[in-house]
Amino acid sequence: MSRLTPHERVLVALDTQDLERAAALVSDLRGSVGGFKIGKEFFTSHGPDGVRACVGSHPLFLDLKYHDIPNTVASAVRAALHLHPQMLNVHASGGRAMMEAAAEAAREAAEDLEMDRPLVLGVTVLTSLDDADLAEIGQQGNTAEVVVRLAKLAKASGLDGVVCSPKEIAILRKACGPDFALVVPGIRPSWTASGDQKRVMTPAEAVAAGADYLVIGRPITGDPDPASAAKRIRAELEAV
Ligand SMILES: O=c1ccn([C@@H]2O[C@H](COP(=O)(O)O)[C@@H](O)[C@H]2O)c(=O)[nH]1
Repeated sequence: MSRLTPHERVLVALDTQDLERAAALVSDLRGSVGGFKIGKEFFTSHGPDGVRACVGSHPLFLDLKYHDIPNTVASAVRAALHLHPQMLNVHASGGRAMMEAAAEAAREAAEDLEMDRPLVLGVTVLTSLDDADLAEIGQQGNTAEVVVRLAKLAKASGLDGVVCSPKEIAILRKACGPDFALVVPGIRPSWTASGDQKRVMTPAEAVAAGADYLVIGRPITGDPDPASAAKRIRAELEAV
């Protein structure tokens, strides 16, 4: 990936049902972060029109984590491109045919809409899971092994990168190379609590390990002064 500036790396998760609050966060933060991530909570509440109203022309990561049969996922990806996202994602565990269909749909729709093709990412293992959780759902191998296996499959299926935890960045850089995008949630500055995230690192640790983009929600949006939290994170990244 081309070299990103500290502020371009940070994508803020707008996890809220409150449209006005999301719009206020965008207005507060737009100068100090690289873009905004819309996930299931906001999208289920406000749909595509809410996304347009709130995020406007700022870089958008549409984090809807599609996981369905190839035809359904391809159609959803085509529909998603009307929002002109910079990146979107599917679950890598949806399999090769599904990921190939998603990548092809993104290529075709971008051409039809005469826009830049978004990065299509595979979600590997959610950052809220650890080895014990994977064993419980019957996955073979520890988190690092499963993440590498899914990331290699995502790459072979034509995806541009993966969503992974910071703990797997170094191993994925070796396995998938320098140009494979690593988009990383599970980011916790030293002054914040982990909450439901189990595989975490600080922003500086994640970038030093080789992350491209950092997805950060509550450490910024839950701070009494979100703009100041974003600035503290940016300062931390400038020192890497
Ligand atoms: O493995 C994953 C995939 C996606 N997410 C999303 O990232 C943000 C993280 O928010 P925090 O408040 O910083 O924990 C959230 O929207 C998740 O849906 C993830 O955390 N882990």
